[in-house]
Amino acid sequence: MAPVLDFPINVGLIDDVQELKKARKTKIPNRFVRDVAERPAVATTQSPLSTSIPVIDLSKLMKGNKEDFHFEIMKLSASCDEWGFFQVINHGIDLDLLKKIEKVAMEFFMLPVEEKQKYPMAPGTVQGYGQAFVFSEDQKLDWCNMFALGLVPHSIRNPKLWPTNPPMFSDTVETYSREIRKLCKDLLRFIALSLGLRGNVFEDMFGESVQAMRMNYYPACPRPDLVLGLSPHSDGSALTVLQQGKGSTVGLQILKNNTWVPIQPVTNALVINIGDTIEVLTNGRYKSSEHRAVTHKENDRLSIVTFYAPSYEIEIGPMPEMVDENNHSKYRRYNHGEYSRHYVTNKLQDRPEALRVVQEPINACWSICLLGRRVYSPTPPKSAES
Ligand SMILES: COC(=O)C(/C=C/C1=C(C)CCCC1(C)C)=C/O[C@H]1C=C(C)C(=O)O1
Ligand SMILES: O=C(O)CCC(=O)C(=O)O
Ligand SMILES: [Fe+2]
Repeated sequence: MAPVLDFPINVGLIDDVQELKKARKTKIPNRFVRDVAERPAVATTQSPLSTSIPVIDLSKLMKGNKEDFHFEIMKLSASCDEWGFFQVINHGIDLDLLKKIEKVAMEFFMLPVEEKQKYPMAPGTVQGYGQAFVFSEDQKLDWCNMFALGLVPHSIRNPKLWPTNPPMFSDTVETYSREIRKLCKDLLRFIALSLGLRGNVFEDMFGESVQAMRMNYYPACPRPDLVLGLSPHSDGSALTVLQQGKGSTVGLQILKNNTWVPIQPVTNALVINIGDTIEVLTNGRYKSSEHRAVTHKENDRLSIVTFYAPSYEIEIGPMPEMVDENNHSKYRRYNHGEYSRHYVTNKLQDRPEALRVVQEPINACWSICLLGRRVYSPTPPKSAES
């Protein structure tokens, strides 16, 4: 599904951050300089707040004894309740494959800019090389170069955006995405069990799940205190799998109790986060946490992110098992394809907590539901009709 923008946009000139860095300019262009309230606090030493989110040992869930299994499931449930994030170790994915995907990603980002721009991310779309979610000339930009591809189903692929250089790029992406897909299916099974649900409940519902990948490259920035690597957002997926480049410095931050908590990378672990879809399905029990990325003065950073989501045809709403007289339905039902379209054609930043499930309407087909959350409604709210 290629998102179709039904309004004209002028995004102006989007500077390529790697080129800015090469030019060794010390002054950060204004479009990257955040308003004071948005600027990250930059720690000079390791931040005392820096935290390692709970670490789940997948081997204990896949083949552990009863006691290990039970312990790990409880840990998983607590991580999803408290953080909406966890890291997974002993995930069974060949560590060489993790190295290979990082290698081809870095080789791609290190190509001359003219070569990378052969695969442009057109304004208002999310696949290819560039910056996603930019819709106006005065929007602040992220200190990041992105390369994103739709992977499954095949119909969302744009073959013109698959690089031929580095030569191993496509093969490595195919192998990696197959392995990550298996991991997502396993994780969804354990997430269902952690809620006391049938293990297959999500997979049975999702149809042929949509899978997409985004590589984020954050060059070192001379003024990390002024810019953001990636604007605050929650993911629209069911699950997101994030691989942080080897030797990564802290970059990912999660908003917890109104404070940005830097997440300490764990070697060879994959970071998993709950996306908006699971939040809605679980009627808000497992929340999709707001997160962002910050940059570093000396070190660059790479992240490789997989979004795993239901098929576009699927209707999403709180599962009956998650609703009762004490937990009323907090979300309306909506179509995931509509939601995806809405997600990719709206700004990523500035999404207030109350609007997190779905952002401000373009076509006004969204209405406020219980608890002030805004979700898709096929009937436009009265105030938005005029
Ligand atoms: C830059 O892209 C994203 O941040 C992103 C987009 C993913 C997609 C593609 C690259 C190709 C077409 C499919 C899809 C929209 C999934 C984030 O993905 C989140 C947002 C939604 C919605 C989702 O399901 O995953
Ligand atoms: O690079 C990171 O740590 C965050 C990436 C992210 O949140 C995303 O791509 O959605
Ligand atoms: Fe994200």
